Amino acid sequence: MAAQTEKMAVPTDAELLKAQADLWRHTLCYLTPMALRCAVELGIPTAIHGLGGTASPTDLIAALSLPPSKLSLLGRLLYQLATAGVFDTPDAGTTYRLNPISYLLVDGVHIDGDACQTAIVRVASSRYYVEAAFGLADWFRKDFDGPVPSPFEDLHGATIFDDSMALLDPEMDKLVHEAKASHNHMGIGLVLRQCHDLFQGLESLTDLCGGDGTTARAIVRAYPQIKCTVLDLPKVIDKAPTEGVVKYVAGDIFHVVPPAQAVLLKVFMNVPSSISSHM
Ligand SMILES: C[S@@+](CC[C@H](N)C(=O)[O-])C[C@H]1O[C@@H](n2cnc3c(N)ncnc32)[C@H](O)[C@@H]1O
Repeated sequence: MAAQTEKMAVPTDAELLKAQADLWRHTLCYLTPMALRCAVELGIPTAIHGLGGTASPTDLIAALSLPPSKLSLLGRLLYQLATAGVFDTPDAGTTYRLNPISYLLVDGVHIDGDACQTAIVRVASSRYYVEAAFGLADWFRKDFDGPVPSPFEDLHGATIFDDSMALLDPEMDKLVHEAKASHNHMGIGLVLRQCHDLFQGLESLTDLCGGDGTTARAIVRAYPQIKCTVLDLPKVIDKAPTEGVVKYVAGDIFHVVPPAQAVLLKVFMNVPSSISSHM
């Protein structure tokens, strides 16, 4: 029997006004990541840092050698980003101050290593992702024989963290690996300090798709009693350091999972659609 559907009541005027405002907000919110990308490309966080941590739009026009005719528009960009929480503006648009988010976008910022996260912003807002998102409706309409590729793979014929990306665009592939490295540099040290109870009492751990073992080595340094195994594809394990701190196993996660008390799965995206549809 067909499910009983409840008829939707006509929205009130107040609801419609709010809905219209929300619709504008949802439609235009893509401008925030684009403004963030623009700030990274112009080097605004690094320039504010160089100016002592606080700067006015006029200071930035001079520091970045931008045309003075762009002063008010730069002010709008900064205000948009302050509204999104990327900068603080203690005086409502007169000056802009670095906060923890923009601090992570300063070139050379050091936390447990080079922790600057600009590569992540550049990758995530790159034309590869934006174009794939642009074609989402076409991708939904399209039927595929066999496994369904992601919109990214369908459009570009490549997958990030894969040799196919290096063949398609070596520069982009380099940036993707920089993004992964910068995530690792600041990621695991902070997690170990903030969540130290998480690993307490653990004797063995397998880091699935653990790459070159950066995360596993940091865990063993903090908790020497944990026997850590890293599983990754042979092409990655072949290049992993052989320092004896962690054990490396070459294999495919969908065929082998080295046994341990716990497994770690961090930043793994290549889940075949046949599996992800059951996740
Ligand atoms: C984004 S990297 C993340 C690496 C690491 N976990 C980290 O957080 O830096 C994804 C890793 O998954 C690995 N990988 C992809 N498919 C895999 C598979 N089927 N079996 C094992 N590893 C795989 C890749 O080689 C790559 O090292």
